[in-house]
Amino acid sequence: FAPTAFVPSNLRGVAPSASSLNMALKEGQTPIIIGVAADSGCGKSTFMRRLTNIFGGDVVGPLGGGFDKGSWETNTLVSDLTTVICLDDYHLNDRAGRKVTMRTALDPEENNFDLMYEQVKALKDGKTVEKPIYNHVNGTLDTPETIEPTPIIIFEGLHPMHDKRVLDLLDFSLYLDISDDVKLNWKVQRDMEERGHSMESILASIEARKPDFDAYIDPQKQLADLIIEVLPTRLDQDDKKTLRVRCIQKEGVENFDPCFLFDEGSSIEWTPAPTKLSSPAPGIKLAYYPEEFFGKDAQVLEMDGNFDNIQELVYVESALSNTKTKFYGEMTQAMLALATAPGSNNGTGLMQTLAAFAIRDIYEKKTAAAKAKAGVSAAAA
Ligand SMILES: Nc1ncnc2c1ncn2[C@@H]1O[C@H](COP(=O)(O)OP(=O)(O)OP(=O)(O)O)[C@@H](O)[C@H]1O
Ligand SMILES: O=C(CO)[C@H](O)[C@H](O)COP(=O)(O)O
Repeated sequence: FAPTAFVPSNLRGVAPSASSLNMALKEGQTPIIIGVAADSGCGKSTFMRRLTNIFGGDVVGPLGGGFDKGSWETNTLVSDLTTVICLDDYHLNDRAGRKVTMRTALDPEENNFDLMYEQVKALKDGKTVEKPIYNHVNGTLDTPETIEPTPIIIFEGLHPMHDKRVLDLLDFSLYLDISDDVKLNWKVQRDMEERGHSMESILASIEARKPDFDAYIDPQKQLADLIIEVLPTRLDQDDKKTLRVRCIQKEGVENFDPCFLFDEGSSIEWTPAPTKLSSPAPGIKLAYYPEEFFGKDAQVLEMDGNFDNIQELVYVESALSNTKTKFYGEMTQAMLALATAPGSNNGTGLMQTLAAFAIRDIYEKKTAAAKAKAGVSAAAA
């Protein structure tokens, strides 16, 4: 092993072109369905940007800036290959209705799981659906929009794994597990600094949601195939900003081989050479180890700390295996492509990028298997 800190020339390329990825849904092709669960403000939209960036293709929508749900037209993002559907669209009542029921949107009673199941199933069967829209600007349920299936459909939101019928339709599931302290920091940054909310109102909103979050959202992490856990650093206990990020990868998941550092099955702690991966105080450390996660075997890849220069990540990339990249440097290139997105200098961006490559790999494996099956049937006919 001889890690290098140079940036290969192929790093200056762009994300795979649409045509290299087998674009539109072909006759008889089954879309793959991905579930991404997390509380509000936990980085789902940022993750979706990393994911759609890796899949490439032309983004057809959001039909009005739906990434941060600041749009009243749609919460749905569409590219040639992917559709990202926000599960808030399946809220049963509008905001005024929830004032009457006195339930939060996190309560399953406030979500229409029958319709969610029906529509996930229809899309998986290659059918078009008329999906409701929850308008976050006005708090109303707006006129439904037509969603046509694309090869990859991502359901992101509060409850993609809550209903067993929906869970069973997912080809892969992820949970973004943001610890309370970090969640508060992110909320303050967005809602106080960017949206002008007061600290009191942010704390009150977190407190009000907490019982339902604990009861209905958090338990989904036990079911997820991949969990990205974001915690405060362990490198300096007084540092409240630096993050430790653990990517918990379940074993035995169909079409998914966990990414590992240096040597599969080992337990490793690695402090990269500062000359090859420079970092601000309190430094940077990686780790890889097995873990039992809610009774299931998992492999954990961890990064604690920030790095100064995304290009130097190629040094880390050379130490990783099973990244599902197509060429050396592709992971670093994907990070560079979204250099200004939150988490681009730490493990949140890195683990989200690795998760996106894993999803691309699952999609390609499923597509290849379906093609092979169709070929066999055609030959037998
Ligand atoms: N990796 C990160 N590092 C630092 N801050 C982050 C990170 N990811 C997200 N944030 C912060 O959290 C805020 C919410 O992120 P994002 O909009 O991606 O979350 P979300 O889950 O889609 O939220 P919502 O469901 O409320 O729309 C961002 O504005 C940003 O300030
Ligand atoms: O947890 C949430 C998911 O994003 C929102 O709070 C929920 O969708 C209700 O939205 P709003 O507060 O805009 O009425």
